[in-house]
Amino acid sequence: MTKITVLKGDGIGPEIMDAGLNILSVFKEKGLFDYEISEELVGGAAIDAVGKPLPEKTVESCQSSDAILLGAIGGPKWDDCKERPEAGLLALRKQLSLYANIRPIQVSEELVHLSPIKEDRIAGTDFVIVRELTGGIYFGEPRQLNDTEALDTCVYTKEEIERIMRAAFELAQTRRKKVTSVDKSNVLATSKLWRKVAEEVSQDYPDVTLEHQLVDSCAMVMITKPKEFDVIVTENMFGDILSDEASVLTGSLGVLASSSLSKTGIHLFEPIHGSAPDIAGQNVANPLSMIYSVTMMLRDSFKQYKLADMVDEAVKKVMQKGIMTKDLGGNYSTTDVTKYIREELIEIIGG
Ligand SMILES: NC(=O)C1=CN([C@@H]2O[C@H](COP(=O)(O)OP(=O)(O)OC[C@H]3O[C@@H](n4cnc5c(N)ncnc54)[C@H](O)[C@@H]3O)[C@@H](O)[C@H]2O)C=CC1
Ligand SMILES: CC(C)CC(=O)C(=O)O
Ligand SMILES: [Mg+2]
Repeated sequence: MTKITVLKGDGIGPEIMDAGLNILSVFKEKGLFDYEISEELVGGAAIDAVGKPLPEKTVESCQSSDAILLGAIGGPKWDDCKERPEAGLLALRKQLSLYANIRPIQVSEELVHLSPIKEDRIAGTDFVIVRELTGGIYFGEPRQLNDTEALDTCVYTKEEIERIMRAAFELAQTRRKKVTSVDKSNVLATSKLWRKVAEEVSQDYPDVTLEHQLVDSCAMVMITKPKEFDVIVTENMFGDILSDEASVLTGSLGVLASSSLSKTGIHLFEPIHGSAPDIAGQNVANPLSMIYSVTMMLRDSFKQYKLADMVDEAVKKVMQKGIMTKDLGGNYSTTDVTKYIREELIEIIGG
């Protein structure tokens, strides 16, 4: 039986996870896709229950799963903990070797008018950020902090860069065959190596065009000419920052999902946003980021392309009717939007 480990996490994590599972359960009810769920703790919820953000039991469940769904972690309640919720998520990514974080950015017809950026600039935008997820400054050692001085270290090996480059080039081969490698090679040693390895790897993909862009100007082009991009490949922190920026194009951070891929074949799927403590517990969070995370799981882990397409179609129909959460200018609740998507999905399956 297919096993999915579910990590709801903190803040809006449980609310949007319930939405994602609600939609997935339609396929089980209709006999189209069977699975069992193992729910485990991560982040602040795990700190509260067992005193640490990544219990061994959670890791064991993930390691014996076919896929993992994660809501979000973190929140002000745990800001002063010795080991914060974020440390649990980083450790999970490292322990499961989830090295390639795939963040698709598409501006859909239904939402194009909701972006603060002019429509003619962003209509038709369709690119993917391939973010390296298990290296760089978020994992750097040594790391030190005292009252007068702080130190973070950024390390990248050739192997790590080559691995993420290959993921980006292979993805580009299935798309418009262009890779934009983003770095800060005018300043950073890690970026100089990044650019050199990108050039080397590109030799194995002659059908794909490689261009390089410095991260600061990339941030600007992403807003002014986002249609220029096909696949962006970048290191951990740059990818983290650029993808939140890219969410502005789509109308809301609440519509973006991601896959974190591992060579082990056990992949993790999660929204790109955090636990949104400012709206947690109010039933107003946009469930689309989690519902799209479920569709990414259906495609990347289970090759259930038709089922994923059906969910996309159901979401599209609901958006076309203007049934949206507050972040997109609507006044529907998380549970209402989910209910309408569920109803559309049942109709699509039936028809
Ligand atoms: N993968 C994860 O679990 C991540 C966790 N975090 C953690 O989340 C906590 C909060 O961080 P923030 O900087 O506030 O970032 P955030 O991404 O949680 O929220 C930023 C803004 O976007 C809004 N937002 C996010 N998701 C939304 C949704 N689905 N629907 C509607 N609005 C949404 C929030 O209300 C907030 O105004 C921190 O503890 C942070 O470390 C941050 C990023 C990723
Ligand atoms: C919470 C952090 C560890 C990471 C983050 O912001 C992200 O993965 O988007
Ligand atoms: Mg982030």
